[in-house]
Amino acid sequence: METLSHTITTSASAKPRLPRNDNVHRRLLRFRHGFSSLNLGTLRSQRSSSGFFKVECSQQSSKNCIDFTDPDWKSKFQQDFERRFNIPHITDTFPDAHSFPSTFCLRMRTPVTEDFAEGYPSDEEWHGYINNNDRVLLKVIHYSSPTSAGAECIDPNCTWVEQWVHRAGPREKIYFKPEEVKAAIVTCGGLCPGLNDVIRQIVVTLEIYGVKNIVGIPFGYRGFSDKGLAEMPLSRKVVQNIHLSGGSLLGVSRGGPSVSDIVSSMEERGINMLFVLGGNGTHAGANAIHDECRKRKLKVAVVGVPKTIDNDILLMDKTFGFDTAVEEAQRAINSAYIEAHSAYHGIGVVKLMGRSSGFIAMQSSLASGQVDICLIPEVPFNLHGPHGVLRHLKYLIETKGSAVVCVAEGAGQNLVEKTNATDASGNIVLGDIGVRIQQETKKYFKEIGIPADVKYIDPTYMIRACRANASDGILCTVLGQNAVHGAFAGYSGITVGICNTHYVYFPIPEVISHPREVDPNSRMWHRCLTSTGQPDFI
Ligand SMILES: Nc1ncnc2c1ncn2[C@@H]1O[C@H](COP(=O)(O)OP(=O)(O)OP(=O)(O)O)[C@@H](O)[C@H]1O
Ligand SMILES: O=P(O)(O)OC[C@H]1O[C@](O)(CO)[C@@H](O)[C@@H]1O
Ligand SMILES: [Mg+2]
Repeated sequence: METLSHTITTSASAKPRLPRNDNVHRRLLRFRHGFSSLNLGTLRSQRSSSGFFKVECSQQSSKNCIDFTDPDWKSKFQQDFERRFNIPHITDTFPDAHSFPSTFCLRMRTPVTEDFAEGYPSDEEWHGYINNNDRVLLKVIHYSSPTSAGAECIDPNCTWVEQWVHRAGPREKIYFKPEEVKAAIVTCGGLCPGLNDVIRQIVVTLEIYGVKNIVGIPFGYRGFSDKGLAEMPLSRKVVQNIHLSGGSLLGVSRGGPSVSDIVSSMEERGINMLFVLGGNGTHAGANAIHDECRKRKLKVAVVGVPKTIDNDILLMDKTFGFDTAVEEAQRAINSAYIEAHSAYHGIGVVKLMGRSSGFIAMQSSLASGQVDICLIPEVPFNLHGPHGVLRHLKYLIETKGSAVVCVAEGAGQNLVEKTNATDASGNIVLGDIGVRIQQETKKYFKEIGIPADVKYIDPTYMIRACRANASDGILCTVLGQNAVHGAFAGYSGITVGICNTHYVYFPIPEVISHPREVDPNSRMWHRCLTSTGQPDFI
């Protein structure tokens, strides 16, 4: 298994640019068939008009389509899965790369009388290493039928297929000598609670391995090219208390230099370990940097740590910062509730982040228990008409006197004017659905002659500029440590994640093939609907 995992490479490679907000087709399919997509980004089963199942393959795996009439489809699927989820290793490019016994040891001897200037001696008899062949089960539910709520099936019968991914953690053998490492950390995209916690933990863990040369790249990928931006030397002393505040010690940015320029800059600076904290875009960049390093035959480890309050990275339980953002959003929702509840015919509208995924809006609505209508990008809705949101608001005002709407920023983009603008990274600048709902609600109630007091709250940046809560703090700590373990173990082009409460390494392309979305057929969305009591708005 070990040899296999080091010699086979993933076929999926980062595309020059990821399609932005282009999930409409997938959403429509999901709606029409009431059948959850595989979440694997490769195969999709659908019932054709003749009633038989056919197989559709995405571009990524078109060479590896699986025919479910083939009696061996399951083993073929598993082989394909193992190949895709293999994590790239330094030895793929440098078959003769030497490994060394790990310098990471947990059981240090406390100095009593001696002066241990070179660090504490360790107990060499004891170690807490992960075996390279350890695996974590990606999916843990056996759905007995494709009609089961939230079912994620591979074939029409929803056959149980084990899907294993690589377990994260320190390895016994390492592929970098700590004294030869120059490690760099970069934070890109928007802010996210916990960035400082991850930076801190990466630095602390690198030092435990014995790395002395650690730097921060200022203001995202831009820091690789802007001459005025100097590297920031990092040490345990520098990062000791940074997790006590939100933001990023290093600063963030969107846009920036080309991948080729980034790698040239890394070569000039002698960086051979790069830790990249960011979302989909940042990871596409990280994977392209990894590919470019391989092309140039550079012995470099590039490891990502997924950062997004939107929680839109595939396959993992959640991304760091999401929990904190949901917690912070409670304050806005509660204010909207108090305002609405205290006013005569009060309606509170809260807009939360979530460019293409409604996780923050859904979880915040669930957590608060104060939301009557939750609107997310994955579920189309009408504002007007007999089944529209406004008609339901009228019903709520008549029956309970007040109402709270929680809307994700990417929801109902068909109802707002297109901005035709993109940000520095190429992300579409969305129209303001919150303002639209506020305006249309005021207009509607005026037209029907019912007084309504509409209050709009947009806590957008407040929910991501805060420091991480305790649960995110722990997640950040573990992810940061595992990022360093992965790099020292010789892996590159990987990212770290939590999967069914266990920590794993994924090959980057598998987690960013498209943004993760709320499945309207999932139990969680059903629970949200149960909690709000909202009808369909179509
Ligand atoms: N396909 C790509 N290839 C290479 N680099 C990319 C790609 N997409 C984005 N980037 C770079 O990654 C960085 C961050 O991208 P982006 O602004 O989209 O944020 P993100 O990582 O998706 O995080 P967020 O969740 O905050 O949007 C930018 O510097 C951008 O230039
Ligand atoms: O205004 P900025 O910094 O570009 O960030 C806004 C975006 O960041 C995100 O939170 C992703 O990090 C999106 O939900 C949002 O659209
Ligand atoms: Mg993004």
